[in-house]
Amino acid sequence: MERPFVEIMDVAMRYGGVEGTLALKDCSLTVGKGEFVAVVGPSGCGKSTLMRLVTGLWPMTQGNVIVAGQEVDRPLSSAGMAFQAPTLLPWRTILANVMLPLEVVEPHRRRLRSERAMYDAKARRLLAMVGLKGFEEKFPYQLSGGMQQRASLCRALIHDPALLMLDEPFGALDIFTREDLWLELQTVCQTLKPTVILVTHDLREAVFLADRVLVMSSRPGRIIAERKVPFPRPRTMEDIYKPEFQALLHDLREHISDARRAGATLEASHAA
Ligand SMILES: Nc1ncnc2c1ncn2[C@@H]1O[C@H](COP(=O)(O)OP(=O)(O)OP(=O)(O)O)[C@@H](O)[C@H]1O
Repeated sequence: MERPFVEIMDVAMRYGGVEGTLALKDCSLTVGKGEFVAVVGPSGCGKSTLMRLVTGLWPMTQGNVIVAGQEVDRPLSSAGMAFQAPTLLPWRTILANVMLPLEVVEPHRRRLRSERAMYDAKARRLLAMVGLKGFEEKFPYQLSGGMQQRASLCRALIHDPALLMLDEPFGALDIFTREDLWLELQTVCQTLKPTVILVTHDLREAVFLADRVLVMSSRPGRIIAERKVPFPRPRTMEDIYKPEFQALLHDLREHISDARRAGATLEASHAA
């Protein structure tokens, strides 16, 4: 059997020393190569913390994270990342923002000068794929929030990352823009086939996009349930209204409600 692309083994994470906040405990999961996994759970359960550990942005307190067979012990610049805020650099054009990872991540960094035209064409192709053709030379302030989020998705993908980490990437957007971007992300993933971990509060988003949905417990977070999403691709917005889709949403919602209740009971017993 092929080794998973991401292996998270018995990870614990405590912020602020021994008396600090225990965000994750006994957290284990694996993600196969090319698989799209969504992580959902109660607010504050440690989802973003998990993303920081997988990308090496924060050292863990205990456990191991292995990506592509390598232990993660420093920031993983090869991963593509997109967060809730698009974080585009205001002084760079959209095209220059999208090309930013190429200036950092090898082997692109070395090749960028001699193969600029090829990379430039690739950035333009990605921008066209998400409906931003014609906006390449604009600056971020000239684009709407949804357009900036599309650009930040292109920036996450420009260096062909084998791993794409998405932390609430569409959280700040209105529902129509969000749904448009689900379709675009689905197309991009079917074309480029990266391994994806998506953190989201939106269960519809999780089920629409993922091959598998993982549910986290209340803090300290660990994986308490997982559901495979059996619906064929490409998925359409109509699929969301089908009974099987709704049943899966309902099932996940129950798990999260249980986790929230268990978390509240635990907090009450600590307070007593
Ligand atoms: N830098 C930090 N220093 C101290 N505590 C932190 C830090 N970052 C997060 N925490 C705490 O760790 C816990 C988990 O936070 P995290 O942001 O990972 O949760 P989350 O599931 O992503 O939350 P949400 O669903 O609200 O976005 C929370 O109690 C939070 O207050």
